Amino acid sequence: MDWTPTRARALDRLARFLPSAGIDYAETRGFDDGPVGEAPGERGRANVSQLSPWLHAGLICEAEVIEAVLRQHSPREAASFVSEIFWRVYFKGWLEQRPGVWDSFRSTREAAFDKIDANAGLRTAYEEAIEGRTGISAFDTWAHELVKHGYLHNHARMWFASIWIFTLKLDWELGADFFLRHLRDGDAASNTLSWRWVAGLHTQGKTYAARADNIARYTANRPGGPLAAQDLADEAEPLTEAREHGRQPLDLPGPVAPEALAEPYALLLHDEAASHVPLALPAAPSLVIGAARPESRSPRGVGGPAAQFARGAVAGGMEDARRAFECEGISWEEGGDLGAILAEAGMDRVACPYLPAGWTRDALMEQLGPLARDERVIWLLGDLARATWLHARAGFFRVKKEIEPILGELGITGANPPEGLPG
Ligand SMILES: Cc1cc2nc3c(=O)[nH]c(=O)nc-3n(C[C@H](O)[C@H](O)[C@H](O)COP(=O)(O)OP(=O)(O)OC[C@H]3O[C@@H](n4cnc5c(N)ncnc54)[C@H](O)[C@@H]3O)c2cc1C
Repeated sequence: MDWTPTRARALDRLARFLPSAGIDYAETRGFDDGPVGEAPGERGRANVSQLSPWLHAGLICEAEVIEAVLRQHSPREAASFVSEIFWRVYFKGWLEQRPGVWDSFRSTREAAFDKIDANAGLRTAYEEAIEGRTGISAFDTWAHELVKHGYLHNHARMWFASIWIFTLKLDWELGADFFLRHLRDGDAASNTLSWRWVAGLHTQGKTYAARADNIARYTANRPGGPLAAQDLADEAEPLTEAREHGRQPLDLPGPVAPEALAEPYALLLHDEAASHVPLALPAAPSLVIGAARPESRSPRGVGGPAAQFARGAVAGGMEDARRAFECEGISWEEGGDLGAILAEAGMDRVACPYLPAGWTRDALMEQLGPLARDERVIWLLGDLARATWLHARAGFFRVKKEIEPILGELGITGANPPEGLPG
């Protein structure tokens, strides 16, 4: 699998996947066929898009992907794939209304690390899990696959999280952290909320139990044959937590009028919005600033594939924007002074793709916050997020029934596939 972190590669990957995005996807998406390149001449994973790293990095956006899919498939054929794309938008909107869930994950993760540092038995169990030495073949295979490839199939993520929580009885926050450190698509909302969903904390009381027969069935096409999962827990009792996470109202930026960008401004590209193209800016920036902060995902460091993807995406996105707008580009490195960069360039304002709850926001807001309070930040938020997040208050079903009206309202019909899409 070619994981080049560019918009061109995202479009190429999308074009190759498009023929499979209809009924084929609906029928086969549950199969974990193993990573591409595991054996010479092997077909590899073709039943899912593997677009998540590019979507997470904002090299391509959800609306563009849906447009392209609807050009080739009827809404009915594409329903399953489009619904999965909306899961991503739903999780983002849900976390945005309960940012305390992210803050609480960060503090309980810290406490969980303290616990393993203080307890040799726990530490051994944790190390065996992340190094793929538990003796549960399927789990160990996925642990190695994650570290090596920076990607796991959705079903594998569900089984892995379930075994971590209910069989190995490790704190879920440590597993979520392991994913964040290694997934190229590591995303505060999708990752944290999916782990909470498996644990019975998202849809309260409803857990996901991994079963050996289900794993064998859905891994049957892997080059080495089905994966075995020995001695899994019979019970998956929901976890509970003392804290209630109240919902806070959304306070989202509206669409940006061209007048708001009439004066010279700087464009900030970051880990979750590395390309200017999906932003559809109404006026050109005079400076492009790139800020890559993959190390902020975890206090325990980030894996090579994930870090390289994020850094490559921001560096490449900055170069593309610099060329497209014929302006200067500058990196805002960690510890650097954003105010000084702007002052030196004679720029008063910065346009920043919206920073949803998560580690990118945590990393950048310390310096962006004061500028925002002085009304020097113009926040950019996509229409699909703005329209969908309103409905992401409780379970996914509320969003699911709004998919058709939202696509209709935004005119996402398949008539406007992304520019530059091959084929
Ligand atoms: C425990 C756990 C942790 C996860 N962590 C992440 C994460 O950090 N980042 C992340 O992007 N996804 C995460 N997911 C969701 C999902 O597994 C991935 O988005 C998906 O596997 C990516 O592969 P794909 O691009 O081939 O997906 P496809 O099946 O091709 O789906 C297309 C797109 O829809 C979105 N999508 C699909 N399934 C889901 C889902 N269940 N939830 C949210 N969005 C979805 C993704 O953006 C994906 O790229 C997690 C799921 C679980 C169970």
